[in-house]
Amino acid sequence: MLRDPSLKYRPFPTVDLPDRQWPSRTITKAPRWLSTDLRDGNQALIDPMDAEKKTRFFDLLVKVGLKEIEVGFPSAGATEFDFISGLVRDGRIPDDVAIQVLTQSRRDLIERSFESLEGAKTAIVHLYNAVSPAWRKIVFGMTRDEVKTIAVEGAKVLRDEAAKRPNTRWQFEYSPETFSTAELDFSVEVCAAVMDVLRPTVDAPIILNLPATVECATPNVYADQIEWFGRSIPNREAVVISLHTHNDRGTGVAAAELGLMAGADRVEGCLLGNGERTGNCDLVTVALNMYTQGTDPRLDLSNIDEIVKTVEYATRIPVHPRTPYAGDLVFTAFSGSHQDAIKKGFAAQAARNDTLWEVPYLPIDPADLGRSYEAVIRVNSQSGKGGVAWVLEQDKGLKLPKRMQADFSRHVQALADESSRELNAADIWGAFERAYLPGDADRFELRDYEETGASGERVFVGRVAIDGEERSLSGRGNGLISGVIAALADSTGPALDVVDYSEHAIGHGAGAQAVAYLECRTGDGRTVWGVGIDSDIATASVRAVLSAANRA
Ligand SMILES: CC(=O)SCCNC(=O)CCNC(=O)[C@H](O)C(C)(C)COP(=O)(O)OP(=O)(O)OC[C@H]1O[C@@H](n2cnc3c(N)ncnc32)[C@H](O)[C@@H]1OP(=O)(O)O
Ligand SMILES: CC(C)C(=O)C(=O)O
Repeated sequence: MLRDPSLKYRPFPTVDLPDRQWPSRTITKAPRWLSTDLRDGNQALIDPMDAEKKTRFFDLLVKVGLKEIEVGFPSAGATEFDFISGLVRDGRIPDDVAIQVLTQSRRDLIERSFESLEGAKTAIVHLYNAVSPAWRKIVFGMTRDEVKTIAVEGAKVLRDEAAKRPNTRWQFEYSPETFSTAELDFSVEVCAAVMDVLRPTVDAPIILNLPATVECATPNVYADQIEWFGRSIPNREAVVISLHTHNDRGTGVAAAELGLMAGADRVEGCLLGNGERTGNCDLVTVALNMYTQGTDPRLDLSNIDEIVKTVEYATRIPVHPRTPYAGDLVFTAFSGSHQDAIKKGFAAQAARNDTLWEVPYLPIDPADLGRSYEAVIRVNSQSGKGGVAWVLEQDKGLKLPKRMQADFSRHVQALADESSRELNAADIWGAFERAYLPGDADRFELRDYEETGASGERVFVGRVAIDGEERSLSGRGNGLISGVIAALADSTGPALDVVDYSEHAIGHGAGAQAVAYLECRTGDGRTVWGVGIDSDIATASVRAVLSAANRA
């Protein structure tokens, strides 16, 4: 890298628009969406999609609710042409969906593009040519006027080819490619010249698509450019302003959002941001950003995993686990304080019982995207007691008392540090069993027992193996638990003071079990926890006492 990058690069010029309006606007309704997955997305792949992959992707786009779908570049070759003409011929295009095709502004390519659409009920033909200085100079070697002529001549072919096929409802789209790096007045001049040929009306508007072909500036500059263009283009009511952002600086989504605030009507992009180089604007993110502000994006993204699966299959590019809304890890917290807040958030949500979503660290309800809550909290050495307790509750239905969560968390932390890996639900349950449930190293093991007594006094009479030798014990107390504690204390067992006791059912119906949690203080002032699980709640509490005695 250069120590002085200014020798090689220049700051991007800003737009002179002191009375810009977009910063104080918000997005309050869904735009028209166009998916260019099968065109911009496809042309950027190592292995472009074959007809089977394109068909599967097309069906997904229809299912998601896209009403405008750029299906390819028909003049690129037979694969593209046959797929597009096949879609039309086989009647795969729903009546409320318009397919779109892209063509360079060259007569033979435009004619071929129209041929691919023969018989379509409705279609959008998208014409483009680059207009910015570098492309004029380097790619075309042409003046401004000559570049404008490319667009105008192409538009004439569009007009004439459409006129030959009156049974199709044609719409036209023109992209001054490289718009964001071109002089604004020149883009307006070229677009206006194209409009002079195609004569759009309010009822049959032209789509003027304004690409950030290569993203070269902060998104506010793009928004200024869009607002400037919208104010300057003649016959604005007959124009649909469309955005087509790329992500070279990592702000393709932000640019599209600010572009909408700046007055655009339509957004082009790809599901999950595939596309040339760093990708196109990610339509899923823009739509769900809208959704989380309470605006219906009019796209159905309720099965995000199906979307990911199909996109990965068709593009052969894995979706990054941190991809907004869709990545594998985006609703997962490993860290203790995040887990604690999420757990409390779910509890508060359930207690409030209204529809408003307010769960810390989760900007959207994963269930809205078809995701379960299972993966919301996962445990490793960065986790805390709340996260561990959550996993145990989700997996085994155990709701540990707060102070016991801290006790158990120490066992899990030791295991996580020792293993240096994520702990799954089975690991956590194993740690719980070792910490509190009967095991080989235990001194006291319950064989059977009876409970007798009347008028406020309970008597525990039981057979308990102590250090492997079966003994008959009995003890009295004002309840069963104190009876068991008394029985143990009389026979070499520890002296235990009960500090806290709680119990709850696990599951419902015939298979339901009960769990008892007991917090005790030992004679030497330590706190020990005991847990008992049994189909009978009284037996669970007896087991909990023995569990505490074993830990004492
Ligand atoms: C920003 C975008 O994503 S635009 C879409 C890009 N997508 C694609 O290119 C995928 C499909 N493309 C193709 O299959 C081929 O490029 C084709 C069929 C379109 C053209 O192929 P070829 O005729 O071999 O030309 P090639 O691809 O090399 O294109 C370069 C020529 O097109 C000219 N050209 C480029 N864009 C345009 C345009 N929009 N209008 C008119 N001419 C153009 C260039 O100036 C160059 O002309 P030259 O050969 O006289 O110097
Ligand atoms: C053809 C245009 C819209 C394009 O893909 C781009 O500029 O990125």
